[in-house]
Amino acid sequence: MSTETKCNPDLVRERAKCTFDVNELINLFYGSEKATKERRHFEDAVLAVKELKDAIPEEYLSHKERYENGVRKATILRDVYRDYKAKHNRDPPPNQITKAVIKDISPFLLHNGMFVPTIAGQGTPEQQAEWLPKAESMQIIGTYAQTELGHGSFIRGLETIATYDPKTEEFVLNNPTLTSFKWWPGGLGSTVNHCVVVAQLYINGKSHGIHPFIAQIRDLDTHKPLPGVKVGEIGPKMGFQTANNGFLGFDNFRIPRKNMLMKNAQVLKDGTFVKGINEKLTYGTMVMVRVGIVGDCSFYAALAATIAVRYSAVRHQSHIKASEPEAQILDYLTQQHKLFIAVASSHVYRNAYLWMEKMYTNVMKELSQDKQDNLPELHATACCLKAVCSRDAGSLVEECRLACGGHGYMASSNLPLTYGVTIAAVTYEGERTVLLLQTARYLMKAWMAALKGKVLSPSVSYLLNSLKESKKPWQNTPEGIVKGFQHVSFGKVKAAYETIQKYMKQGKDYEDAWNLASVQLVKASEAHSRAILCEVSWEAVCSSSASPNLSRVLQQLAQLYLTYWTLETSGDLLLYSNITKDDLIILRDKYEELLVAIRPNAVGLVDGFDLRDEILNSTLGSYDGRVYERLMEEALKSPLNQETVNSSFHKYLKPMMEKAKL
Ligand SMILES: CCCCC/C=C\C/C=C\C/C=C\C/C=C\C/C=C\CC/C=C/C(=O)SCCNC(=O)CCNC(=O)[C@H](O)C(C)(C)COP(=O)(O)OP(=O)(O)OC[C@H]1O[C@@H](n2cnc3c(N)ncnc32)[C@H](O)[C@@H]1OP(=O)(O)O
Ligand SMILES: Cc1cc2nc3c(=O)[nH]c(=O)nc-3n(C[C@H](O)[C@H](O)[C@H](O)COP(=O)(O)OP(=O)(O)OC[C@H]3O[C@@H](n4cnc5c(N)ncnc54)[C@H](O)[C@@H]3O)c2cc1C
Repeated sequence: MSTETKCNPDLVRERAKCTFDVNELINLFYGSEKATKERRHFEDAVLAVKELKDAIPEEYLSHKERYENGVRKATILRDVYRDYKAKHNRDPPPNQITKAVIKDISPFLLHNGMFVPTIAGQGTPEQQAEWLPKAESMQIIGTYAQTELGHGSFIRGLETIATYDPKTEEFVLNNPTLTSFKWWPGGLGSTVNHCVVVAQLYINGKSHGIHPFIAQIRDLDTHKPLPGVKVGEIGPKMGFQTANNGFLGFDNFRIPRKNMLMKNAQVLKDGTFVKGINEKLTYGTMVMVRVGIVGDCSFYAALAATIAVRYSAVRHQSHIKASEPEAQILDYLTQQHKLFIAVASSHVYRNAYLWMEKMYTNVMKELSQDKQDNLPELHATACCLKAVCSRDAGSLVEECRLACGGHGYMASSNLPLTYGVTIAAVTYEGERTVLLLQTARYLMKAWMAALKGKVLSPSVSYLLNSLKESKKPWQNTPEGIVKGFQHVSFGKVKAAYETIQKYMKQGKDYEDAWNLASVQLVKASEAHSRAILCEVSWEAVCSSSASPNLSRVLQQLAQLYLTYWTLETSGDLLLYSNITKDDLIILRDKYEELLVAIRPNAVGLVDGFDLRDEILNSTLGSYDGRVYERLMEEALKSPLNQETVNSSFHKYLKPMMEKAKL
């Protein structure tokens, strides 16, 4: 980090006001002092590589140049990772330095994030031995090709076909229609030579559902598409410009039998199909990534909050009191209302991610012992938390951008690009509504079990308690608010269930009744997610090992999250819990007190995310707060400022002006 000496004086004053040890917060957020040290050390190593620095901002490059620059930097970054591993005999620590290097999304994201994990999770030991060393060492580069032009959400409807030919012991891949073309996979456009293709398996004319296959699609030397492969890039998008998303179609393309990933289901040489213990295990990589996305949401909220809070400490505009100098915009309570929820939410998502990671690891261990009982709970929880955190994080990033006024609209603030990347997660890895409806299926089953007095899984056991406790008075404490959100979820689950029953009594079948109740079902899932987020985050701060000074501030942040959402969803609470109008007025006052209490620590709190300037990549958010100098420095990099008079003057403007004289 930069030294305090060159800092904007407002930021120096803000840091002097902080009531806790920022380094303690950093170490707590990232796990330990050792983890912080190792992460920073790795970030230093990456940033020391001169070739990774961009000569001009990415925004001035063409689509093609941006991609090529992305690949160039991704390969250098890959070398740094390899060298680190060779030197330390372990992978680099979790870090976000790719953001400082690629700025947007790495063309290798899908290789590391889904291709390698799918081989590891869906391959037999022999298949892992064949492909993992090559993939991990980047001798082959892959992606995860599932979504098609016609189907993304409903994967049982995928149209890519893999027909087994027992004579040659091969699968024949075909994309018989335009809608069957793979569409979206990252890296597919021009980067990868392999992919996991998810396709419908046919043996002797019989369908056996969707399965993952490994296909080499480009020649390893020439990189030309192999015969029978049609592949290309899908073009510019709202974000993800360097992710290199692509399309792919096969025409009688043959792959050997061993290329079907067969950890779960198998096809024997003679074409016998051996079913796996649970066909949903084929969806395993998606579950893992959904968990990871909750962690990503914490990062994006932290990034946007750091930029907007630092900027708001430096920016002065108007007066709170006419007799005083222009105020720091951070002193306006409305600004605090916009920003502190982003700081608080980043902590909430982080705690939710750590909680989900534990659940994921436990279920994976159980699955390795053929125990599947907790898989439905993992799937349902990963679905709703991914859906709610990604949408909330997108809204928070946008609110931070708006909170920076006109300068937030500048690409150099890095807030527009961050919004584009964050909001994509609402759609990818399972569209929000579709995932919330998956959780709703689970909630309906849990509700039916609750009605029968059965024991419920831990994440939904509050439904049983709420059933018993519905008469208890509201308590205006964090624990009381957590219970309140559980009551809301309980009420919405019950209402959705009863709505389904009502339609069925009217003669509708279950599917139609489900569709008619689905707005309520989605809302029940959202309420369930909110109850989990509130409970998990409050428990995390209460059990944290932080010093009293830090603990006080973390509790304020967690209470801010609880109170913010109480006020945002007060209608639901009035409907489904025993909260009163008076309680809401007390909580409104409490919320304002929390904003005021957090205010002196605002800059310390975002410093506590420890996101260095290169990762923030923002004129507005740097540690030293030299906002105006950086805005001007960046503007001067515009190619239009590299010449005093642009040729368009002579070509168009001057002739127009002269014509106007005639
Ligand atoms: C050591 C711990 C590590 C933890 C992880 C930590 C870190 C992770 C590391 C990295 C990740 C981090 C960041 C991300 C990195 C990279 C990725 C970044 C960008 C990715 C770019 C985007 C990629 C993609 O988008 S890939 C394509 C994704 N596509 C989808 O998500 C499609 C969504 N659709 C579906 O999943 C399914 O179609 C459906 C909606 C679930 C429906 O399926 P269907 O078969 O029709 O089922 P149903 O009939 O509805 O239900 C039947 C039954 O099955 C249950 N079910 C469904 N899915 C699952 C599942 N996955 N697991 C278990 N059970 C499942 C369902 O509930 C139902 O049950 P029921 O009958 O009892 O009710
Ligand atoms: C940036 C980005 C990167 C991606 N990367 C990859 C990748 O690497 N590999 C890959 O395979 N895919 C990738 N995808 C594709 C992504 O997984 C799909 O776009 C996503 O799963 C949503 O599917 P869809 O596009 O078919 O949406 P649709 O399902 O067509 O959704 C459109 C609308 O229909 C609604 N809808 C659909 N079904 C239902 C239902 N059953 N009930 C109620 N409403 C419904 C949705 O809620 C939504 O409002 C990527 C997508 C993006 C945006």
